[in-house]
Formats: sequence, structure tokens, C-alpha cells
Amino acid sequence: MSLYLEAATILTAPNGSLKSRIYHQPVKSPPARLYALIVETLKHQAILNEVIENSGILGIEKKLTHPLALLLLHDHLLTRNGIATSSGPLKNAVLKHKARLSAEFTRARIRRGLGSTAALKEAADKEAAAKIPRWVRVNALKTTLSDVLKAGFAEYMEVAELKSLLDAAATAKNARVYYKDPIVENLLAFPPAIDLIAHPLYKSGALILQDRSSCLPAHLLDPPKGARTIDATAAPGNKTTHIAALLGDGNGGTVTAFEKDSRRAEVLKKMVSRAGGDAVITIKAGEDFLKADPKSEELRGVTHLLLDPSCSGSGIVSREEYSLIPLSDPAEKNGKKRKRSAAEKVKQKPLIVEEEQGEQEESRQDMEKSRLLALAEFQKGTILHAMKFPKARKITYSTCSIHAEENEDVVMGVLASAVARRRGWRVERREEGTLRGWERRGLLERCGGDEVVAQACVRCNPIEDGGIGFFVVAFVRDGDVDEEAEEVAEEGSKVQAEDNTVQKEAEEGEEWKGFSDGEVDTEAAEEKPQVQAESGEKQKKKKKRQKRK
Ligand SMILES: C[S@@+](CC[C@H](N)C(=O)[O-])C[C@H]1O[C@@H](n2cnc3c(N)ncnc32)[C@H](O)[C@@H]1O
Repeated sequence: MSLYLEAATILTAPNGSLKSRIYHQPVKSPPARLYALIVETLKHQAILNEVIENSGILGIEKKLTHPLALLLLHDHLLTRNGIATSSGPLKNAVLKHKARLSAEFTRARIRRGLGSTAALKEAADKEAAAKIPRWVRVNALKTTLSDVLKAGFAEYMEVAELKSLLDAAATAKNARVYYKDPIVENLLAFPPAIDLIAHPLYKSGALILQDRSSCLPAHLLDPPKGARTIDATAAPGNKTTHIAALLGDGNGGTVTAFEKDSRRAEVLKKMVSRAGGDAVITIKAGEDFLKADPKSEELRGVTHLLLDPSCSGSGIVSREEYSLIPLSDPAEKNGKKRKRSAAEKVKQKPLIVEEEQGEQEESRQDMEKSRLLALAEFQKGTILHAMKFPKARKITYSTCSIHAEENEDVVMGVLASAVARRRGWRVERREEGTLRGWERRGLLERCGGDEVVAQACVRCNPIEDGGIGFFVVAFVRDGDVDEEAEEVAEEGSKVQAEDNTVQKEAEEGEEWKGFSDGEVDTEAAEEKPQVQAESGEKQKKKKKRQKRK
């Protein structure tokens, strides 16, 4: 596959950051070449889209798709060496229209008031630098916001709007300005180009480089001082140390941080130590949260859980990445709308059109779909497990995914589950939570039209909302769990499951009425029923249950 075909496939892949799409899967072209080609093309896509639309090249050259045309035109119009193959049908499809393309490109450049291609590149670089601010969380375990501003940024000026910060950065890359986030406490934004890695405050753990959206889960969890909390999927530990900072040191609050991957747990340990969180955070390195016993002596007192499980990462964008912007209708834009054949309309779609690639695309999409569903199952399982903690009052669930399958669909699945309904878990309503001022909310159509659920879900769009794409929601529970009743109920379900196996027909359709809402503990019932004589203990419990009835 040529460099351009491979780049076009990567460009249209729906999931993960560009880096992960290139570096974490086998590619034929040199990865660094692919990365540079895609990043540079996307940086210039606005002007390239104008050239594509105004020249009408997609309507004439059937081999070209929107992403392919972007990539080829980038190299043809903006690089010294031009398209990087000696010949071939794709290159010819562009070179045939050399004069027209060049004229449209010059017109588009002049419309922008830019005298040369060099000036155009400089302007695009400035714009790129100004897209995503550098978010910095001041670590309350080590310092205070006012001390950080005094010690590290005395000559910086506060701006009232995030837009003002980005505007200042677009004018002067290293503008000395900062913005205080109005929602998340201790969160600052600096110009995108600021380099804080060597800053003494970063080295000492006083500053943590953390995207704004990544700060939303701990902020929404809002644990009271002294709370016992769990971070179920913790590494590298941004949210773990954020919870610890909210709890404060010396108030009796704790964070138990699970990290299944031992290698990642090492990173977590370093991060926790540097942030000064050792006294508050207990790390369960290499331990699976799903196997943690909610009723164990150590964990039964946990009231708040933060769940940020593995996801597709489809919301992740890095500072130098952009998404592909679809073309507007070229004919309409020019005011010379003409009738296109059905075949031509298909060709206009910004997807790979060559037959073989079309098939590859389909099977890749199928794989993506099943990967998403498998992830969603795992994510839902994590929440259901968290809901089993007897004293749990609040759970936040978050992903850095923009896919509804991993977000609203998971929330709806959880709310419909037996454990959520039996224990009275519901979403925390928008007006109850600490993120009520955040405007972007869940997708109503994926919440079954339920306004309360959609409004409870918080979404961040990549770049547009100042950082990566993100999703977060909180589940809360009002009442206490009657553990004794629940134990009896669980036991009842198991007994029922056993009875079902032995006397399947006789008991078919019978419901366990041990819960006030008539819910069956399907999870307990799903545990493999053992067909064996009831133990003396079980018989005792069964009698106890019958007496209660
Ligand atoms: C999205 S990352 C968490 C990022 C982290 N919350 C932060 O803000 O720095 C998910 C992490 O969960 C871990 N993980 C996945 N399944 C797990 C499980 N069953 N138990 C514990 N950790 C798990 C993964 O190894 C990964 O490190």
C-alpha cells in the first residue's frame, strides 16, 4: 500500500490518538513519515479543502477520496519535493490538474492576505500552537494556588476568558498570561507553548500537568474530608492524586488505588510519591479491582469510588493533532449546483472508495464495533462491581472516549441492572452536582429521551472544549443497604438457582420476591449453580427466610 493510501486509512480510523493509531499497530510506511504527513496535512486542511472544492477534482478523478486528495495536495502544493512517488495513478490524478490546482491555491492564499507559501505555513503554525491550552493542576497536597502564582508566575497576568488566553498566545507564542478555571478549584491554563517540564514547581510535585477534562471526575466525586475512597483503575495516577488533594492530608481520608498492570503500577507509585500522596494513598499494584471483595474488612467502609477504566481513547487529541473536517458541498458553495449521478455522489463521500479498500474498511469497522462493545461490557462490569460496596454512596464513571457506546449506552445499561435498581442507585442530577455549570451534556437520543439522565452526563468535545474529548457521570445512592436482608436475598437467589436446576420445569417462571421491588439478583443467580445436597447452614437460612415471609 502506498504511503498515501496508508495515511488515508489511518486518518479515517475512528479510535485512539493519531500517535496510538500509527505507533501501536503494524504499519508498512515509516511511522515518523506517516505521522508528519498526517499532522501537516490536517494543519493546512482548511485551505486544501477550499482548493479541492473549488477545483472540483473529486468529481472528475474517481480514484481520489477526500482524505487522499488532502494528503496528495498537501505534498504537491506545500512541500518542496512534491508527491512522494515517482509515478502511479494517484499522482497522475493530481498532476493532470496542476495548473488549475495551483491557481485555486494561490487564490485561497491571497484571500487570506498571505503573500507567500512561507507566510501561509507560519500562520498555520501559530494557529496550531494556539488550539489547546496547557492545563496545570496546583497540587494542594504540596502547596496553594496563591503560593504557586507568587513563586512561579509573578510576572504573569490573569485573563478572564480562556479565549483571551488563546488569542494572546496566537499573537505571542510565549505570552505571559494565565487563566483560572471557574469550575475546578486549583486549575490553571497557560499558553499552549509554555514548557513546564523543567520548572522547579513541576519537578517538586507542586504542579501536575493534567488536562481540564481529566480533572472533572475527582471534582464531580467531591469526597468529603475524611472519606474512604477507591480509585479503581488508577495508573498513571492523575485522578488518584487529585482525590487525595481533595481529601487533604491528616483528615483520616484514604484512597485505595487499584492498578492491574504491574508496569503501570510502577509509574503510579512514582507519581503518588512525587505528589506527596503516600500518607493518604494505598496502592494495590498488579491487583484487579473486579476481584476486590467489597465486604472485606479493609474495603467495606468505602463510600466514594472513581472509575476511569480503559476505553477506546477516541477523544484523545494531542496538541499537534486535529480531526478531519468533512467537505461542504462544493457545487453549492460555488453557487453552481449541478446534478450529480448516484455514482458520483458515492465518490464524494470522504471515505476510501477503491473496491479492495472499501472491503478492508468494512471489516475494520466491524472489528472496531466489536472492540467497542467488548470495552463497554468491561466498563459496565466495573460500575456494577463498584455498586456492590455496602457503604458506597457515590461513584463517578469516566472515559476519554467520544463514542456513545462507551458513555451514555453504558449509563443506561447500568441503570437498568438488577444491582442498581435493588440498591437504589441513580444518576446524580445536574443541579445536585459540582459540574452543574458545565454546558455540554449527554446525548439525549442515547439516553432513551430521558432528560434527567442526559443532563446528568457531562461531555467534553475534543479541542472545542479546551482539551481532549471526555465523558463523566456520577451515580449516587440515598438510602443505606440493609446488608442482612441483602445477604439473605443473595442466598435466596443462589438457592433459587440451585432449585431451578434440579426442578427446572416445576419452578419455571417463579420470581424471588425477597426484594421490595420484586427484582431478582441476576448476578447471584448467574453464579454457577451447584447441584448438591443443601448444607445444614443453607437449610437454616432457608427456614429463616420462610419465617420472615
Ligand atoms: C484510562 S487508564 C486510567 C487513567 C487514570 N485514571 C489517570 O487519570 O491517570 C485505565 C487504567 O486501568 C487499568 N485497569 C484496567 N482494568 C483494570 C482492572 N480490572 N483493575 C485495575 N486496573 C485496571 C489499566 O491498566 C489502566 O492503567
